[in-house]
Amino acid sequence: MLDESSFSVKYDLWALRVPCEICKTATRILNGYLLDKPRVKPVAEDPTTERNRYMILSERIQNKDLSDIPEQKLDELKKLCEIEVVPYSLILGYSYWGAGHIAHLNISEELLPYKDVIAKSYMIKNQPKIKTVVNKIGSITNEFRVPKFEILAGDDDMVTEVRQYRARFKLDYSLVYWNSRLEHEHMRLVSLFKVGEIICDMFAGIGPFAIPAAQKGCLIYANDLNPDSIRFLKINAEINKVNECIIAYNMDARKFVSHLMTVPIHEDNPESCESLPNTYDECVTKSKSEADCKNVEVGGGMKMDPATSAAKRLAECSQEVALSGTTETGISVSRKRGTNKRMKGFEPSVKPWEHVDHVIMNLPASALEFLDAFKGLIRKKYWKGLLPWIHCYCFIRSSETEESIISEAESRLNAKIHEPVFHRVRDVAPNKAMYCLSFRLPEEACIHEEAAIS
Ligand SMILES: C[S@@+](CC[C@H](N)C(=O)[O-])C[C@H]1O[C@@H](n2cnc3c(N)ncnc32)[C@H](O)[C@@H]1O
Repeated sequence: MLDESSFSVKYDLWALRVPCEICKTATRILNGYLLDKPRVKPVAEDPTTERNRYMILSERIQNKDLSDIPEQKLDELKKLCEIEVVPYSLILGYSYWGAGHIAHLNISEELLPYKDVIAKSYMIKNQPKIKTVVNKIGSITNEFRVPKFEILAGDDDMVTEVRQYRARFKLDYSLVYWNSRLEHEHMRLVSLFKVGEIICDMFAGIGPFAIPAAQKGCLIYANDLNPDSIRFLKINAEINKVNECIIAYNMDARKFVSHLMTVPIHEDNPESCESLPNTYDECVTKSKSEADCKNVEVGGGMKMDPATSAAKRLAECSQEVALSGTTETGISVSRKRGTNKRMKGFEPSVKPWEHVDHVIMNLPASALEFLDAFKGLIRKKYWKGLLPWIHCYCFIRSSETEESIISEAESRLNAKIHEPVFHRVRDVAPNKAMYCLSFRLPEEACIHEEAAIS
């Protein structure tokens, strides 16, 4: 018989006892310092009264005096109510430790001798839902950020489907990056985007930012180096019926922004348009009718944007529809939707070298190093409206500070960042947390020299 009680884990935590009505504001203030566990809410009932709630603090907050939380946050809280700190015990039992149809375990070294028993118990407990139980081996070292797994029980089938809010994602867990713990962050960032905005996702994976942003009515240029991620991104765009709003690329992120935001030579010199070659490694567009822009590499180093050439053809059989919006910067993005089924698609009326609203850089281990990719890309003569917001993910270790991260970002950009905003995403290790650093791209970091002089 399986001893289910041996799976129980008890956490001795601290919680703040606060009046119900300030919960929402307190959650915002304590962002990054509250309990962060999948499927466990950090706000709990107070068993003694309906008027209060417990705000459960992260395991990192070990002292009752709250000295692990910045003073400025505590001061903000004190303005709302008196702070009462109470002990809080959280027990996660046997039923908690299973998820989805693939159960992913990270078995610690001392439990490795029991890995088969543990895997079997998962299968028994969660049948027929769980079909595969895997254990992560070693740390992630490859550039696609995909862990290595050993199959402990069940089928050797790593293709699965997950849901995040309104979106469905199909993926092969052995081939692409996926982390269910980022669900809140995906939604937080997308909630900042407005209908009709243009988004450039440099490290898009299988689309957890791109798909909900497209569902919201944004236009997304999404890129990933991993061909399997792009394959699933396309599948997911189809499944969620947003393939008209996502243009996917499979190349290095640095090359991608350069392709996307550099003014094409034929725009600068329209007479040379017909003879220009297409140098995209791969441009994956919405329909097979555009497949001729894939994998074309003709010498000469000159560029023609396949989105533009495809759009030219699309324009011939399309009509303007209501899919449009006005962005924060006043730039209006309208799309032409095809009336002909085979040629269904859209033509963005604003090109990515004319305007982009947000750039997402979710590769926390090294995204900061890619910030120099914008150098000299933007031509004032063509650009419309404000420069884009950059949302650059990074890790901050206990030996680092927000200031040291900003200074690294500024040195990559070779420009000063004004009004940076840090958002703590989650703890990834006892001394390491994931953050999102957001700021408006400074002019000095991206304006083409010729334009800066004029
Ligand atoms: C941390 S994952 C983030 C994926 C997705 N944005 C998400 O939130 O799930 C980083 C992604 O960057 C991709 N990647 C790594 N190096 C890259 C590069 N040089 N250029 C473009 N993509 C890269 C990986 O394949 C991976 O899918």
